[in-house]
Formats: sequence, C-alpha cells, structure tokens
Amino acid sequence: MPYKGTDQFSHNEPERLGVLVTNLGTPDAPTTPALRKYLAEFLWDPRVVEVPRPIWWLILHGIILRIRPRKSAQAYASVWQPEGSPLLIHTAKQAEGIREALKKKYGSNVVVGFAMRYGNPSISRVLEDMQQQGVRKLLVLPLYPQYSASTTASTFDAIAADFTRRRWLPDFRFVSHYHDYPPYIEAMARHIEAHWANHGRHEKLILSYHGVPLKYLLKGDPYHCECHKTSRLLAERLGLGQDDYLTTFQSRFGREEWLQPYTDETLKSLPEKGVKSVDVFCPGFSSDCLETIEEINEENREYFMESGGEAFGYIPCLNATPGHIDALVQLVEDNLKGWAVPDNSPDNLAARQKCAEARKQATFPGRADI
Ligand SMILES: C=CC1=C(C)c2cc3[nH]c(cc4nc(cc5[nH]c(cc1n2)c(C)c5CCC(=O)O)C(CCC(=O)O)=C4C)c(C)c3C=C
Ligand SMILES: [Fe+2]
Ligand SMILES: [Fe+2]
Repeated sequence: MPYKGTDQFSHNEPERLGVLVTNLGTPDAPTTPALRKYLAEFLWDPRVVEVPRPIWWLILHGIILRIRPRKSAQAYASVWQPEGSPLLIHTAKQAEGIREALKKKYGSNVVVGFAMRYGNPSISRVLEDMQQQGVRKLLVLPLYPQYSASTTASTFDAIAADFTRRRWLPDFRFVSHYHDYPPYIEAMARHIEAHWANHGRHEKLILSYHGVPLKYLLKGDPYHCECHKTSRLLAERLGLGQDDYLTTFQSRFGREEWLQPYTDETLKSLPEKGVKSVDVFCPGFSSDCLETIEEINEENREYFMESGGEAFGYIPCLNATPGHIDALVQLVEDNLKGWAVPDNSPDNLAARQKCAEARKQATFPGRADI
C-alpha cells in the first residue's frame, strides 16, 4: 500500500510545531441531504453507537436515516447563521484566538489548525495541510473538557487512522481531557459571574451536560464522573451550596437508558417542587451549537415555563470569549512543555541547505550530518 508523503521533500524547508484543535462536526448545510450525509458518518462510528454492525446497519439505514435527517434539518435551520453552523463558526474563532496568542509569542513557527471529527474541515485534510506546512511536532486538543470514548477516543481513532496511512509521523501529543483544569474552571466561573452581574441571578443553577448511554458508564467510561467533578469544582469556586445547583444530562438519543437525571425531565419537575427560576449553563460544550441553542434555550426553556416556571436564564457557552481563549492557550502551553519551538533561523536553514544540496548530488549524508 502506498503511504502518504511527498517525493518532492527537501530538507531545508522550515519545520513547525502544530496545534490541531478539533470538535465534533456539523452538517455542511441545514438541509435533509446534508443531514443524511453527516448523520450517516457520525452514527456509523462504533465509538458512538456500540451495537453489532449488521444489526446497526439495518436500523441506521432502514429507519433512522430515513426519518431523522428531515427533522434534524429543520432544527439546524432554526440556528443556522449567515456564515454557517454556530459550532463551526465558534470553533474557527477559537482556533483563530489561540493562533493569534501563540503567534505573538512564538512567531510563524507554530501553526494552529482546526478540524471536525465528522464532516468538514476533515481531520485528514487538515493533517495533510499541516504536514505540508512542515509540522513535525503535533499537539491535538479535542474541545471536549470531559473524556468520553464516544467523543475523545473517537477523535483519537480518526487521527490514528490517518497516521496508519502516513509515511512520516510527527511527534505527537493528545489532550484527553481538561475537566478539572483550574484555568477552565476559573474561565467558566468568571463567565457565569459576569452573566449574573448583567442579567440577574435565579434560584438554581442547572449544569447540563450532553448525555451518553448508561451502559457506557457501567462499562467504565469516566465521562459521568468527570462531569460531576467539573460541576463540584465550579460550584465550589462560585461559592454554591448543595441546593444551589444540579448536574443534569441532555440530548438523549434512542430508547435505552442514558445518564440521569435528564435535563428535560428535571426542568419539567422543578416548578412543582417550588423552584420557579433557573439559570442553565452547559460546561461540557465549548461552543454553542444545536444542542444548546435549540435544545436548551428553546425547547427546554419552553418545558420549564409551561410547567409553571417563571424565569429561565440561559448562560451561553464560553465560545471564543477572551477568558476561554486565555484558558485554552494556557492548556496548550502546558501540554507543549519540553517541546522546543523549531529553529528556522537563517543559520539553521542554511545548515539544512547543505543536506538538500547533498541530496541533489545523491551523496545522501543523512540528517545526522546537517
Ligand atoms: C459534548 C459532548 C458530546 C457527547 C458526549 C456526545 C455524545 C453523543 N451524541 C450522540 C448523538 C448526537 N449528537 C448530536 C449533536 C451534537 N453532539 C455534541 C456533543 C456530544 N455528543 C454536539 C456538540 C452536537 C451538536 C453539533 C452541531 O452541529 O451543532 C446529534 C446531531 C443532531 C441531531 O440530529 O439531533 C446526534 C444524533 C450520541 C448517540 C452520543 C453518545 C453515544
Ligand atoms: Fe451528541
Ligand atoms: Fe460517575
């Protein structure tokens, strides 16, 4: 099998350190065909749906992909922006923020890219682009604060699958979680405090995370525990007591049991327990997306208000706010420790030029000689 590489390679090209920021991905357009394509890729991932392949193929292609794309396209249409999907817009801005901060410090020897696990820009296309830019040391940061096999490990799978087809692998580091990273907790706390200062504060803070099937927890996925730890640290930092906040799980998919308590059922039941006003924040989503804008701020707001709630405050995700960018830059820098930024000074490039010339003369001194 031919491996991906280039026979045009020359030794005297600059080498760079690369940071690849990833997120889940989103359809290319809020249309039924685009949703069918996106969901077919996403829901076929065995990290996401752990059902034996032949059975799942029949269910996915025979039922789900015939029904869900149209319904989901309508939901996406309601959140779509002129520049595209909110998730894509925010992720691009986050990468831009990290790029600017790192460029100020390290110049053009650090490259920052972003890619999506499903859809575009694809991980393999962006990795190819980074390789072409001379990235020989690569840090991958999936924007999932809490580790889950369905998200984090799936991203690792996509990187690894690309590497198996590549001739020259970079040095490689992977951030598998940052659910308790103090700058991330601090960024959320300040963001929530600023929201309360501007919009007022309600009786209870609901911390809603994307759910996963309960069986994943029972099989050893640490996601549930990491969500609870994030909530505890955030609550401690905000000075909240046990009764002031709740951790809930949203976005259930399919019929089996998922992590509980469910966000929608919780919000429907709170008014009759005397809780008439809430603020909702989603610590596990680094960007606002369909699941927060439409599901939380529209659908769940309606559930709460129709059940007797009097005030529902939605606190947006951290998105590309300066506090989030600062926290992510610190996270990146902590994970780059010990990796020298490549030296592309004229002297060093000139030294490498010798190797390039030797190569042309077919004397091949080898990299040790440069
Ligand atoms: C933040 C972490 C996420 C986990 C964990 C997660 C698990 C998970 N998701 C599905 C099924 C769907 N998720 C969908 C959208 C979606 N999911 C996340 C994040 C996590 N998912 C995000 C950020 C988004 C929004 C993407 C966007 O474009 O805005 C969807 C698609 C929407 C729809 O049709 O409802 C599905 C389907 C499963 C099955 C799962 C765990 C096993
Ligand atoms: Fe999801
Ligand atoms: Fe747990």
